[in-house]
Amino acid sequence: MSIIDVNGLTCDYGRGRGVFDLHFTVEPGEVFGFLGPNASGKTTTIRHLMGFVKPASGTCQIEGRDCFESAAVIQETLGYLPGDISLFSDMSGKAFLSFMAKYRGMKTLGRTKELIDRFELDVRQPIRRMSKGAKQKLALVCAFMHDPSILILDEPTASLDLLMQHAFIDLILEEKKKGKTILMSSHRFSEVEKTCDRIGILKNGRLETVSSLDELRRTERRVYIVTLENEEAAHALQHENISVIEAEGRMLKIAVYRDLRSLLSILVNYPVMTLDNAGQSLEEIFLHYYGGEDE
Ligand SMILES: Nc1ncnc2c1ncn2[C@@H]1O[C@H](COP(=O)(O)OP(=O)(O)OP(=O)(O)O)[C@@H](O)[C@H]1O
Repeated sequence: MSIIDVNGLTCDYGRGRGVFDLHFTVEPGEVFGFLGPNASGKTTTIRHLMGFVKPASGTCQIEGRDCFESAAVIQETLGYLPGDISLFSDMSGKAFLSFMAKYRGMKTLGRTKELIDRFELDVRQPIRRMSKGAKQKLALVCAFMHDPSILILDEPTASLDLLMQHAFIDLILEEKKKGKTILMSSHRFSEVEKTCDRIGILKNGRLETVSSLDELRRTERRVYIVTLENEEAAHALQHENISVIEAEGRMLKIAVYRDLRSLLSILVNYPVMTLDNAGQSLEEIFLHYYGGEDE
């Protein structure tokens, strides 16, 4: 049985905003990255998984339980990091974590202390005086302190500096080794690349793709760099039926879908000096799905 099962989830806020007919699962022990540009529906999906909102249609289940109907039971054990961290501002970090430990019936605070040290968090300050980064660290400690087997993290590193982003990646890799199931939304490609087994890419409330990183890297779209003998030829080539990503002087960067033959049949008519496979970083592949470049 999948740990998280989203089946046809729809939440229509009007004017194309919301999420529409989402289908995906997260399997036991999997780290699933949920990616998408601003306003693509990541938080909306996560809020449904947390049972804060009833789906307009479709269902969300965690461990076979309906997320809305069984929200209280699910939230008891889950580790959750909200995107908008509004914590009890008059409490100190320490008082807040003690309150959460008590609420969760935790017997020991060893792991909480270890997380505080790991993220170099000063828990003596009142939350209202904490920097954005410190608040995010506090929320992270809170999400992981009870050693939950399932974690849902909404932009967990949005306010962390580089050093702490690395500390977070290390933590996720350790948790993964322990068999935890994690869904996290993120904007950071490098973080996703280092931690996630599969990713779902959202755009305008719709899932563009759900793939493993290997599948994404083997994407059917390849990028080639063509260098021509002169600028006139490069200019003329741009007007052919090809997908030009970038043009500079005698050089064109061209995206090819599936089959190179159609490009080659055009290139034979041009004074081509070199043809190189440009390779693609994961970031470029994501940007393609996000709808930039050649779309
Ligand atoms: N309660 C609401 N009422 C109306 N519209 C909403 C509501 N919540 C979210 N939206 C809209 O739905 C869309 C998706 O928002 P959501 O917060 O899920 O995106 P996101 O991918 O998490 O974005 P970001 O990366 O900016 O946090 C946005 O256009 C947002 O304005």
